[in-house]
Amino acid sequence: MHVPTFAHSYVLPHSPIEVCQKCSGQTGNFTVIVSSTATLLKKYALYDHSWVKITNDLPKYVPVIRKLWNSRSPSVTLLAVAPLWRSLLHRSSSLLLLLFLLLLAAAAMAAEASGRKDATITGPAYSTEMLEQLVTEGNMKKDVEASVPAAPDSFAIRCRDVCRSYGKLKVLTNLNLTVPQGHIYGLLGPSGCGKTTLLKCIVGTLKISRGHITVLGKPPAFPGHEVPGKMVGYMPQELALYNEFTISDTLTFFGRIHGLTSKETQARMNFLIDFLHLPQKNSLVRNLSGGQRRRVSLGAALLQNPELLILDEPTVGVDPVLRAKIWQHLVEIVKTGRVSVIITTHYIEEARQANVVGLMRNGYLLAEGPPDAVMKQHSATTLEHAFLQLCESSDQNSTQESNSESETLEKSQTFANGRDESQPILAVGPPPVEDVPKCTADWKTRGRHILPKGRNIGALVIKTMVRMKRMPGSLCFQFLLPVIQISLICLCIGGDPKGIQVAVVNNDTYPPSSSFSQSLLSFLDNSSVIQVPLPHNKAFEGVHKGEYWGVIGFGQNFTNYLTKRILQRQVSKEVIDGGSVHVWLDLTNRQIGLMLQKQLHQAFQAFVDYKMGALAYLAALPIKFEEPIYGSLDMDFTTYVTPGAVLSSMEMMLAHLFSQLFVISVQIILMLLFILLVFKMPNEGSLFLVICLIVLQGITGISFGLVISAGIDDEQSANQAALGIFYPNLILSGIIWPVECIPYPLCYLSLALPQTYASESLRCIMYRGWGMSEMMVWRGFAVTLGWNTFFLILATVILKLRS
Ligand SMILES: Nc1ncnc2c1ncn2[C@@H]1O[C@H](COP(=O)(O)OP(=O)(O)OP(=O)(O)O)[C@@H](O)[C@H]1O
Repeated sequence: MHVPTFAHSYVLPHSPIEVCQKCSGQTGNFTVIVSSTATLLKKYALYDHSWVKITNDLPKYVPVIRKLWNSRSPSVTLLAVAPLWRSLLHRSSSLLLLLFLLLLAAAAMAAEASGRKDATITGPAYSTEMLEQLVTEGNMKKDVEASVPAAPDSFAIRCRDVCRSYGKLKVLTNLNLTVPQGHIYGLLGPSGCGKTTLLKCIVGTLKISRGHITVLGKPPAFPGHEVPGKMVGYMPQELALYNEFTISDTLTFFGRIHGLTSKETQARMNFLIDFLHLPQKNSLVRNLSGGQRRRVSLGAALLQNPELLILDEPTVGVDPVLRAKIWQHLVEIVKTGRVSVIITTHYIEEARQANVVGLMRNGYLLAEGPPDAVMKQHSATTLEHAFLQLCESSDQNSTQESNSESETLEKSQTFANGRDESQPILAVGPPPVEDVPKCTADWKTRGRHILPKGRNIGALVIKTMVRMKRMPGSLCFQFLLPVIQISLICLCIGGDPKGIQVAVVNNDTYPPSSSFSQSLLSFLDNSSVIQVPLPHNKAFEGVHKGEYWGVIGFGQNFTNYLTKRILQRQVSKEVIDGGSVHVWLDLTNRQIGLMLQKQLHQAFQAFVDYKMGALAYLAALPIKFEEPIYGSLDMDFTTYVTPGAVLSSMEMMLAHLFSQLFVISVQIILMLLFILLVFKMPNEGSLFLVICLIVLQGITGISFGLVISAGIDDEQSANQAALGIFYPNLILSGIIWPVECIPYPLCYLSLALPQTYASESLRCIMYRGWGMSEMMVWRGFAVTLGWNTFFLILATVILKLRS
C-alpha cells in the first residue's frame, strides 16, 4: 500500500475530495498542513498562520479543508499530507525535551548530593523563630504598655514571677532572676529544667504566660527596643546555621541584619576567625565539625559587639584551651561595665568564673549569688558540690511536702523553713521592686516596629540568592518542576486512547469493494480503533471476556437499506433499522466509551461527505453544532485542564518559599514558554493578566506554606499535611473535572477553595480573551487576593499563639 510522503504531498488546487480519495484506505498518522491568512484560519478555528495538525483521522478535517477550498482564497496555498513519522517526530520531540529536563534536574541533584556526601544535616538555618524575630524586631510581642522596674540601668536582665508552660507542662514557675549590668551570669541546672526556655523568653522569641521580664531597660520585643536585635547577641543551643553558607557568608549575613558596614563586618570577622580558631573563612558550614559550627554560631553572637550576650551552652564540644579562652574573653568584655552575659553550661565548675550563678531546678531558681557565696553557704569546696546539696535539700523538702496531706499544691512548692522556692537562697543586685512604672511607645515607634525593615529584607534576599547559588541542583529542580508537571499533563492526560480493540460483525452481503459498511469502516481512525472482524457469537463472547471494548454490527442488507434511506423519501422502520450501524459498547471505562462514540460519529460524517459530496447535508443529523463561540470544536481535555494545572503546580511548588520571587519568575517564564510555544495552548487574552494571576496564585501557595510551617514544626508532618490538602484541593477545584459535576453540598466547598475561581478566570482570559471588566475574570483575582490575605493573617495568628 502506498503511504504518501512529504514529497508526494497534495498541493492545492487538488480538491479536498481528491486528496481524501487518494488517502482513503491508507493507514498511519498524517500531518495536515494548511497555510492561509490568519483571519481565515481563525474563522475555521485554526490558530496559527501556518497551521499544522497532526492527525490519524484525515477525513475529520475534510469539512475545514473544503471550506477553505470553497472560499477560493488565493491565500490558501498548501495542503499536504505527510506520513506517520512526521507526527511521531513532533510528539516525540516534546517527550525527548521532557526526558532531557528530567535528566538535567536529576543530574544536578545527584551532583549536589555527591558534593554533600560527607556533610551532616543541620537544622533549617538560623533559628527560624529567632530570625523572624530579628526581621520583624519582635513582632510577636506587641505589648505596647508593659511594666518595667523603676531603676532599669542597674541590671541587664530582671525576671519577676515568670511562668511559662508548653501546653499542660509547666516549665517555668514563678521564676525570679537578676543579671546585674556588666556581669557574667552563669545559669546552671540539670537537663530539662527550663534553661533554654528561660533564655528564649529573655531574648523575646517565646512569650511568657505570667510575670514580667526586663532586658536592657525594656521588655523584650518592645516596640523600638532592639531586643531581639542589635543590642543582643544570642547563641541558641540548637545550632541554626545555613549548611550552604561559608563562614564568611554567615558572618556577613548577620552583619547585614545588624546594620554593620562591610568594613566593620570584615574587621570583626578577621578577629573572630582568629579568636575562635575557626578554619578558612571560605569553608562551607556543612563541611565543619560540630565544635567548629558551635564556634561559628558563637562568632555570629559576638559579631556586633552587643550589650548583652545570651549564650546557650557555647562551650559544648570545645577543647579546654579554647574554652578557657572564651571565658577569658567574656571576663574581659564585661570589665568595661557596658556588656553583660548570661551563659548556660553543663560544666558547672567553669561557671566559677562568672560573677553570679543561678542554680535552676524544675523551672525555678534554687539559689542565686556569687559562686563563692553559694559554696560558702553550703560549706562546699566546689560549685558542683554546693549544687548537689541544694538539690538534695530541695528533694527532701518536696517529699515532706507531698507527705503532708493538709498542704495545698501551692504550699508544696515551698521549703520546710517556710521559704518560697521561687525566691533564691542568696540574692544579689537590687531588691525586688514592686512598683513598676508603665513603659510606653509612641505611634511612630510602633509603626516602625510593625513594618519590616528594608535592611533585613535585603539581607534575607541576598541570603536566599547565596543559598540558591550553592544549591544549583535543587534550584534547577525548582525551576523545572512546574514545567515537568505541565509537560506530563499535556502529554499524558486528555489524549484519545490508542489501540482500542473493537469486534466488527459485518454481515453485509454486498461485495466489500463497493459495500457501504466497508467504506464506512475505512473512515474509522485506525490508530485509535483496532477492528477485529468476527462472527456474532465470538464478538459478544470477546466483549464479555473483556477482550474487546465493543461490537460494531452491520446487517445483511446494510448497503441496500442505506442506499434506500438516502434515495427514497419515505422508508419503512425495517429499512431504517437495517441501514443503521448497531453498536454495543462496554462503558465501564467512560473515556474509552466516549472516544468510541466520537470516532463512530466522525467516521460516519466523513463517509457521508465522501459518498454524497455537496449533498452530504441531506444525511446530516438534525442537530448541528456550529462553530463554537469560544474555544474550538477540537478542544481537548488537556486544553481544559491546563489553566488549573498551571496554578496547582505553582501552588505545590512554592508552598514553603517565601522570599523566592526570583524562582517564581523563572518558573512562570518557563511554564508559559512551554504551554504557549511547545504545547501550543491558545491564549486569546492578555499575557499580562495571565502572569499576574499566576504570580498571585504563587503567593497563595507561599502564604499557605507559611500557615503549614507556622502550625507544624516537624518537616515530615508538614509535607504530609501539604500533600493531604493538595489532592482534595486538586479534585474539588474544578481543575481536573468541571465543578458543575460536583454534587451538593461539596460544590459549595469547591467554590470556596482558592483555585476554583482562579482557574475559571485563567480559562476566561486565555480561551475567551476576556479582560478585567468581566466578572468571571476579576472574581478570580479578588478571591485569590482574599485567600492571600487570609493565609498571611492566619500564619501570623498561629505564630503568635504558639510563641
Ligand atoms: N517546644 C516545646 N514543646 C513542648 N515542650 C518543650 C518544648 N521545648 C522544651 N520543652 C520541654 O520543656 C522542658 C524544658 O526544656 P528546656 O529546653 O528549656 O530545658 P534545658 O534546661 O535547656 O535542657 P538542656 O540543658 O538539656 O538543654 C523539657 O521538659 C522539655 O521537654
